[in-house]
Amino acid sequence: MSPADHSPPSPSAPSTGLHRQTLTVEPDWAAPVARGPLDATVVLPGSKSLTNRYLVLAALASDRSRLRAPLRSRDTLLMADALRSLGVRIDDVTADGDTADSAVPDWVVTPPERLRGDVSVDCGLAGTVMRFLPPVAALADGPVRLDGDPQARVRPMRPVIEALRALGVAVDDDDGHLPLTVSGRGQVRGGTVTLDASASSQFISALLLAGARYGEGLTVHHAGEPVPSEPHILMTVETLRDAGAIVDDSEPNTWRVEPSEINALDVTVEPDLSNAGPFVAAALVAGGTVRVPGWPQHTTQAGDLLREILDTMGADVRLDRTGLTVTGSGELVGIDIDLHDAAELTPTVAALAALASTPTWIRGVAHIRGHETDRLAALTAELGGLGSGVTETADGLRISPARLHGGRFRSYHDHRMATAGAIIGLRVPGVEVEDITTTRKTLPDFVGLWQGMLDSSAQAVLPR
Ligand SMILES: O=C(O)C1=C[C@@H](OP(=O)(O)O)[C@@H](O)[C@H](O)C1
Ligand SMILES: C=C(OP(=O)(O)O)C(=O)O
Repeated sequence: MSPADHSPPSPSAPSTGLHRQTLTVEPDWAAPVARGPLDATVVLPGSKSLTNRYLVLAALASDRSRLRAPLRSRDTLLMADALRSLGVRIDDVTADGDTADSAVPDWVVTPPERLRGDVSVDCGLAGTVMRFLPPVAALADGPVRLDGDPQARVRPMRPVIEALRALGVAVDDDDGHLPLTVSGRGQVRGGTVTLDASASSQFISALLLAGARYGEGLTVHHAGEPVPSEPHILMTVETLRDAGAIVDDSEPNTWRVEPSEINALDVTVEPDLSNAGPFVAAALVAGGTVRVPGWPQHTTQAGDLLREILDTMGADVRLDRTGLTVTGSGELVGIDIDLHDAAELTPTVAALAALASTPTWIRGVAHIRGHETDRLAALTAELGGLGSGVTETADGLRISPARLHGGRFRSYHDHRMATAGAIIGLRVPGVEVEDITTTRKTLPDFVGLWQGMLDSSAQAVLPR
């Protein structure tokens, strides 16, 4: 992997403000109904999970990195800003050969000699920012204060806080939640920690990402109910290996990262497959075809499970070198599925299930009560509010076929709730989604992409 070349920052470098939480009250968004079968190609921006891992690794690396096609959404801009306040330089650089206007700029990341302390960081509502940064902050020269949106202050943080304390890092917290202050001392000795990561895989990813830079490296043991979202831990392990770190994940529930330098990265970020979910789901709901170029043939993204889910629910799903093609007839059936490994797909699958002709049972996702909102309660309330036969269980949802009607679909500051409302609205007239701009958490322009999908399909069927 070669260090990135150093082109001058592009004029588009200043922040877009996309990541500042808006305080204005937005009118509800009238979800468009599909007027016929779809025929669309949807180009999705980069993966949130990969972009934020690469940013952290690049910040800890021994040389300058280049991230090509990174996601620029609220969660990743917050990560970039947080790392900038720690002294990392992150410049927008247009991809070779492209003009500043046409290209999504790459990020060139220049790590500082030492991470700066005595700074404050806004985590927004981003799990990856609030969990990944404390172990990095422990390496800074002074205190790092972390806070976020009001809803962020109830998301679980205790396991990562206590793991840092066990490693000798002082952390001041609010009873296991944000706001918190990590007292960085410039270095961490490392060693072995045991934690319960049943509430989020992100606790383990967080410790591993910084662990290679701890004096003795880090061994992380999980003890408790099974860890959710395991593909995300594999993603962490693979990105660390891409950066030259030595990681042993051969034992269940134990991960060991050896102390080492982190090499500079030169990587192209894959499209975000979980964000692709509502778009490929649309082919099943409206009928017709949706194509997602660049869908990887091999990936650690949990969203790849969508291929199996959509196939089971009635779509024809084809993956080839150009990407993914999903074709539906407009008829869809329910599914019995344990989503423990791909929990972030729950809102999309639940929305599909509400439109299916046979029952669905989603299991294994109790921990999503600690996501952006309590997603099981929110989905029960909002799908139920549109007439769906939905019941909340201890660890999931049961959804029976029912005739849905229009109404308000609240989003709870949760991007995936908002997109679930959009999916239902494709078929059910009169669905009004509250706060559609909350989708900016992981997609800078959901409405534009969604409308573009419908408009290009309409053009495809209209006579010219
Ligand atoms: O590490 C990551 O990038 C993520 C891990 C998962 O979190 P949980 O383990 O809390 O489900 C996932 O749901 C989230 O969207 C992103
Ligand atoms: C759970 C999610 O996000 P976060 O990274 O904030 O945990 C999600 O995007 O579905």
